[in-house]
Amino acid sequence: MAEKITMSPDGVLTVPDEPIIPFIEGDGTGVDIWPAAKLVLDAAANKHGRRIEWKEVLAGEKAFNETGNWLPNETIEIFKEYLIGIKGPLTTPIGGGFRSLNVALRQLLDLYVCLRPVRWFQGVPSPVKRPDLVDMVIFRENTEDIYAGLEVQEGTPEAKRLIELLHDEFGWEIRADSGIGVKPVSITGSKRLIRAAINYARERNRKSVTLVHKGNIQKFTEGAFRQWGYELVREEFADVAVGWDDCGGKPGDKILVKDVIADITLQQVLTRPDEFDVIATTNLNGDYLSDALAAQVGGIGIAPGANINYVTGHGIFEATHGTAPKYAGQDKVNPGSVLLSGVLMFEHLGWRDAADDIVRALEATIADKIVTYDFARQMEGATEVKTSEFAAAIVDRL
Ligand SMILES: NC(=O)C1=CN([C@@H]2O[C@H](COP(=O)(O)OP(=O)(O)OC[C@H]3O[C@@H](n4cnc5c(N)ncnc54)[C@H](OP(=O)(O)O)[C@@H]3O)[C@@H](O)[C@H]2O)C=CC1
Ligand SMILES: O=C(O)CCC(=O)C(=O)O
Ligand SMILES: [Mg+2]
Repeated sequence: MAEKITMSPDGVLTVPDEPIIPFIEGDGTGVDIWPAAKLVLDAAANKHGRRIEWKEVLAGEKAFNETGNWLPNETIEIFKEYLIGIKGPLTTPIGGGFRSLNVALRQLLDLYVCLRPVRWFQGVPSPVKRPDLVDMVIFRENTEDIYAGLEVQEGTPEAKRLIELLHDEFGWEIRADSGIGVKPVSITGSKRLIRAAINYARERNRKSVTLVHKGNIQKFTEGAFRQWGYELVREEFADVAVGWDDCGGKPGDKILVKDVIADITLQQVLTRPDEFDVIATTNLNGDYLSDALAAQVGGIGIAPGANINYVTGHGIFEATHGTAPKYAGQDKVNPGSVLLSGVLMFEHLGWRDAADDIVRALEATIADKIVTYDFARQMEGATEVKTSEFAAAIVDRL
């Protein structure tokens, strides 16, 4: 009988062989990639004597059409109750309209880590010479920074009041025709994110954690993130990790915690990828970095992710990419990102066997040059298949 995943008081997930897992299908290409990913996830779970009872929850256009609400309370309550879920992408309007539902889910469940591993899978086409050197894991702060949604629109009474207040109280000169956004970065938010990154590095024998920030310009937000990171190493991880300045870049057998400014990071991840391992960064930097890095290992069609709160045990797994609306309903795009997000979820649940099987079957499919359009356009002699056919080919190779 299907049961809930629970967490014990000492923070360990208890995962039944037949867990109930809520999912959001997603807008746009969600209708294509979710069923394809589900086919493979079910087949891999079944192979190892397990069965997932999927529980659909609504968000986005489907929720609005059925309930008049873009993100029904019931969806949040179900994610809270069942701990672990997975979702397809959700549309966010640009420049106005409702705020991001993706960000709202992260904030409402306090999913403070956005975990995005970036590695190359054998055979995947890449624009760089040595994609095999790319093996990075991004820990992106997921609840604050400019994603907190603290903005006032140009020309509104609120903007006028804020500009006057900042002038009168702080002496700040801001043009009268400005919109204003606030960027909060806290000790709490930064340290819990960096703590999770160092713990991850420790558990998986990773060599370094790089703090990526724009601290030369934004001193008390990005610069403080860097400073709090080094403080945390001294306060909590002195036995296993050491900051660059405290060891002159020679960490011995400890994890090296170092930092790089965000703009040059975007060059160095391309020119010397082997110097980057685990990366801990603020929200906006992490958003940019994850799409840029995905390009090195085959593109956004194969870029998985997870939003996790390691304290409460809540996690929602999701692709790095968005709804790709121009391809919606065409059975065309790569289901790899949401599928590999499912693989991350299996690993998180302790289902390593099923996770490894999917990765092997995915690599075997790509080795046979059976791929979706995004890989086919970069490969010689490939057979381009539909989303659903790609998933079926993976299942055949499980
Ligand atoms: N977590 C979430 O739910 C996210 C939601 N969004 C939202 O998605 C919407 C669209 O955003 P947009 O900026 O266009 O970014 P998208 O990631 O949706 O699409 C950009 C491009 O990426 C490629 N791509 C995306 N998905 C796939 C896939 N599965 N397989 C292969 N290639 C893929 C396509 O490239 P090509 O044209 O080269 O074929 C596509 O045109 C926005 O509303 C945005 O806010 C964005 C990011 C995350
Ligand atoms: O919420 C959105 O629409 C975009 C979010 C995004 O790009 C991301 O989290 O990577
Ligand atoms: Mg993004």
